[in-house]
Parts: sequence; structure tokens; C-alpha cells
Amino acid sequence: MTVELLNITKTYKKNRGVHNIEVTIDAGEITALVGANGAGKSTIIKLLTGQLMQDEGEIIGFSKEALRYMPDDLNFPDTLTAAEILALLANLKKVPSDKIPKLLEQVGLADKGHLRVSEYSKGMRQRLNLAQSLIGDGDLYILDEPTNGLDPFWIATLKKMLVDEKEKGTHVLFSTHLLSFAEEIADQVIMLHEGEVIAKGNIQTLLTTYHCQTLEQLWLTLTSLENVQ
Ligand SMILES: Nc1ncnc2c1ncn2[C@@H]1O[C@H](COP(=O)(O)OP(=O)(O)OP(=O)(O)O)[C@@H](O)[C@H]1O
Repeated sequence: MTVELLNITKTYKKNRGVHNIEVTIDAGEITALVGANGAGKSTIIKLLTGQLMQDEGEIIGFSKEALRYMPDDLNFPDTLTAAEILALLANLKKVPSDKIPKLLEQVGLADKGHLRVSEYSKGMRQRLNLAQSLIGDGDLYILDEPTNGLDPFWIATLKKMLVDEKEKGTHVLFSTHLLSFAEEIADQVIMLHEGEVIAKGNIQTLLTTYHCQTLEQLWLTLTSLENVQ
């Protein structure tokens, strides 16, 4: 099963949002959503996760039950410990609480689960955000700027986790400003510019087609064209 955005348009009151978006997310692949600030990445993620409703178009193949989601700005209640927060969220997803020690361990917080989130650094909060997105077995995994606040070790660990998810047959879609991160692990890319898709498809095929060595080169080439197709 694939998830498809068909001719999606979302306009905010004064701003354009995204326009005529046609995107397919395949199971067992990693799709990277890339583009400059304001290009429309978060809007697409919010449409996919049901936080926004499109003005036009249709999303098919999406089921809320299948969704696991790592937002870019998750605020946790400061007075709860990380283990308590994960227990609450596991309970909501009907996942047994005995999975929590493993989740904490996966994000390197095994010995910090008893601490209140107010005592966490930014990177630790982001790892807790990652841990909550690992709860359950939903096979549509969406991550909004997952590398934010992570140090190089945790960026490398995140890469392995996403590749493992892909190998389990999960649909993985993440947004990023880091084109090298996208290039290293994604199969497909959706490149956005001013609310429109300017390139999409298999990364290697796109690089060959446009005679580029890297995604950064491709992005610079496409965004400097006078008439973007
Ligand atoms: N709540 C909102 N109200 C009005 N305009 C908005 C709102 N959210 C986004 N926009 C506009 O929609 C466009 C796309 O924004 P979006 O947040 O999707 O971009 P982005 O690619 O995620 O950017 P960034 O990399 O800066 O997070 C921008 O022009 C932005 O100003």
C-alpha cells in the first residue's frame, strides 16, 4: 500500500502554503522532504498527519492507526519524568509499559528516565521525542526535522534506526534542511520550492538526469533556474 497526496493545495490567509502537490510515499522506502525555510515541508507533514485540512485535493492510503510521528516541536510537561511521559503515551497507544525501559535505552536515556524533563537538555528532549515516536508498530513513520538538536552520534544512530524501519517495510518520510543527511539514507526525495514540488523521485536517477554530484548541487541548480518547471 502506498500513501498518495493527489493535487493538494493549502493556502493560509495571507500566505501561499503549498500548491498542486502530487506525492507518493512507498512502503519499504525512505522519502526525504527537502527545501528552504518556508518551502512548505511542515505544511505537507501537517496535512499528512491530519493537523491541517487541504483546500483542494485528496490524500489516499493514509490511516491514523498506522501513524507514528515525531514533530519538530514537542513540548513535554516539565513536572513529569521521561519514563512517566512514555508510560502515558504507551498507554494511549495500548502498548504495554514494560516496553519503556527498552525505548529509553534505544535513545540513550536508560539511566535518565527517572529525571523530570525540566532537567533535560535540548538534545535529551529531542531523544525523548524520538523515543515517543518509536512507540507502537504503525507502519507510516513521519518525522519533522528529526536531526534538530541531535549531536553527531545521535544523528548517526537516527540514520541506522530509519534504515532499520525501512527494512521492516515501514513507510518512512522525514523533512530536513540537511541535504547530506537526506542523500545518505533516503531513496526518494521531494524537493520543494515556494510551495511547489520542483523535483521528485529516486535520488540517484535525479542526480544522473540533472548531471549533479550531490543533492545540494541539484537544489542549487533547480532553485536558481529562472523558470522552475
Ligand atoms: N500558520 C500559518 N499561517 C500563515 N502562513 C503559514 C502558516 N504556516 C506556514 N505558513 C506559510 O506557508 C509557507 C510554507 O511554510 P512551512 O512552515 O510549511 O515551510 P517549511 O518548509 O516547513 O519551512 P521551515 O524550513 O522554515 O520550517 C510559508 O510561506 C509560511 O509563511
